[in-house]
Amino acid sequence: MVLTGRRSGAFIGLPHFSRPKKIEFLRMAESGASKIPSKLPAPQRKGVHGIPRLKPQAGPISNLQSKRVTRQSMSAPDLSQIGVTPAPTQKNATGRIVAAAQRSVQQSNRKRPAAAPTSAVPSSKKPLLQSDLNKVPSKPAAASKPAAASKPAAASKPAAPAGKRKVPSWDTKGQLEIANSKIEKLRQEKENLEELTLEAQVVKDKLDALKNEHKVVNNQLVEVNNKNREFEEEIALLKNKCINLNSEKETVERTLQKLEAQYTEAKRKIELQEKQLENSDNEIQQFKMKCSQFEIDLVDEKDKNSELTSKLQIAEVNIKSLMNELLSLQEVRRQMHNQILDLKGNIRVFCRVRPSLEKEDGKTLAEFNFPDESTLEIKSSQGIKGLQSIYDAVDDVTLLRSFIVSTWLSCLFLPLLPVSGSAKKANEHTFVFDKVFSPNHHQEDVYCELSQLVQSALDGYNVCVFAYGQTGSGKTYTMEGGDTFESQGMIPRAIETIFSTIDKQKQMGWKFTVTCSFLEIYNEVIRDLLNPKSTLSYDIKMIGTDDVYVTNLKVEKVQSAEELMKFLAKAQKSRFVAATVMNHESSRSHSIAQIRIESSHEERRILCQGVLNLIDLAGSERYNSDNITDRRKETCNINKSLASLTLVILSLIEKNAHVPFRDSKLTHLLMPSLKGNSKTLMLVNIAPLEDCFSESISSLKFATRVSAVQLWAKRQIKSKMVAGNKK
Ligand SMILES: Nc1ncnc2c1ncn2[C@@H]1O[C@H](COP(=O)(O)OP(=O)(O)OP(=O)(O)O)[C@@H](O)[C@H]1O
Repeated sequence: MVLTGRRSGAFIGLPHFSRPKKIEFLRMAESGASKIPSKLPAPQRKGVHGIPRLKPQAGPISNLQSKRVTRQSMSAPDLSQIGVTPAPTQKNATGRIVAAAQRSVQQSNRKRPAAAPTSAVPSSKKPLLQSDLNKVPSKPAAASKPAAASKPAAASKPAAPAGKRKVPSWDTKGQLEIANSKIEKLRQEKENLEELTLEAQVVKDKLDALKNEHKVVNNQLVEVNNKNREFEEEIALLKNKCINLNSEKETVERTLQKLEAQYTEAKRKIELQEKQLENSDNEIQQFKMKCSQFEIDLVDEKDKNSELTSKLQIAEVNIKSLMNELLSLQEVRRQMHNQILDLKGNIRVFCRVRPSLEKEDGKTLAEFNFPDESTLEIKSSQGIKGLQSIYDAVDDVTLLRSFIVSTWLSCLFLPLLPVSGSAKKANEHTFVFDKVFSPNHHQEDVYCELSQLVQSALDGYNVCVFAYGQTGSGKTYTMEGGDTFESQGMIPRAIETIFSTIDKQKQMGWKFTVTCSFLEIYNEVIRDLLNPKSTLSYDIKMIGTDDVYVTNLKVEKVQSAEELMKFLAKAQKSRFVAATVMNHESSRSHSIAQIRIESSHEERRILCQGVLNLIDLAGSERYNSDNITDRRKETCNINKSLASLTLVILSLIEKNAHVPFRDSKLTHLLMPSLKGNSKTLMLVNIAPLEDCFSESISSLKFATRVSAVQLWAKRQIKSKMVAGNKK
């Protein structure tokens, strides 16, 4: 086969043949690659915009110069005529020719795979590289070789290169042929040049297009790079987010676990509460049933209530009238109580024999008998010694008493003065009093009798309770008592009675004001026991003709028993004590606790004022020349004031015109409580010792004298009443 086509298909890889040659060429291509000239162009791949992409490797397709095939030289109808179907994407003739050529080459390659190994990759899917563009040669040197190679095939024809054959000058025909062939050659070269120019133009255009495309692609690449960077940043962000989300996820999972635990716990609680609710529901049901029952009952109760209200109103009216009646009755009771006390006597005498003490174990005791609650029998085995025996020997005691009282001897001997008595023998005596308490009697027993006088004080009377007796006979114990409830004395018990009675009477409209003061008279000097360190002077002053007060004395207003007890405790601590033969803690003064009670009833227009004097007298002590000077003076003063008290009482009993109240501080201070409608209780205390026998007899005889007169008066009234009743 001789390729003599005028134009080479360097660009598309097909030589420019005449029609029969083309057909022949294609048949050859179909029949086998071996028959195709080795410099045939490899199938072209399509590039951007239908521009065939040049393969990077050198091959026939890149040999533009050597191929004489142009795009215009082989049209689509030509290809169809030779059985080549143009590629559907080829829009112009060149494209179609290229596609046909590609297909034919591909077919041949399939038969010879080694011939074009790169053609298997579809050109359209391969990216266009800059290197491809660079490798587009305008006229590669290798491309000229196939053209040269085709020449030998043509050399078999007579048109061999003229330069190599020498034509004689005479051979005009030969020279003409040479000239013609040269002309032909020149013409062909000219054509080739023109074609190459055109192709160069086309290539240039395409290069421009490719450059543009390259720019676009570059831009796209930049964009892609930018996007890539963005994507990378985004990926980094997303990775961070992912890490955060993971930690969040872990946190959420932990929270979830906690919540699940809480949920389980809550569920358990809910179940429990549901059970409780169920129980509550049952209870509510029961409660509702009860409520409905209650409602029914309530209606009944309302009816009853209205009935009761009307009854209550009637009762209130009745209570009011009863209250008035009660108050009237109280008034009657008050009068009757005091009448009874009057009948018993305004001056009453109690006698109390104390028990022997542990410290007195082994000492001889006098003999005591208590035939009834008013009688005391006392007997001494040794008899009475000294003065007492003289008194007992003298029949006219009154004469002796008058003599002693009128002289200074009274301060020494008056307490020992016998006034009366039923002395059978010198060592055996019987005494009768309002009440006699044996050593077996308790504080409560004594107070039971005394409490009537406390009631009198609350009713508005002046009351005096004296504890009288020899030192160590039990006066302070009787009045103040011990620390236990059972051993509480008359003063604390009286305080309790006063305030409990006040509380009851307040409910009936009574109002009370209670004040207290505590003082002692020592050696005829007054001391304020609520202000013991005071250096103020305390004098007794008269209020009108009946009442007295002590200057500078502290008078405390009290609201309760507790408050008053505190003042009492303070006063007890402040008392002057000293050791005596009989009592190592002997009270050497007269102590007076004064409680004033003011009561008023507005409705009934009543105002009362009562005074309760609770007096613990200093112990009488026999004058003894062995006494030291201070104690001698003390004893003398005690005995003198006791003698004054005796005289006052005797004067009151005998209703003398003059009562010597002012002879001592004690009688002066007690004046309002000793005269008038006042009530006095003398509590004579006796020590049980044989050694005290003489002192005991002396105290008992004094008390008997007071009691005897009063008893007589009481009897008189009693008998009058009986006589009146008989009438
Ligand atoms: N009834 C009694 N029961 C038990 N002990 C008593 C009783 N009476 C008195 N005592 C005790 O006897 C002792 C002397 O009593 P207390 O101090 O009361 O005598 P007093 O008469 O007040 O003496 P003074 O006049 O010297 O002060 C005290 O230890 C007291 O506790």
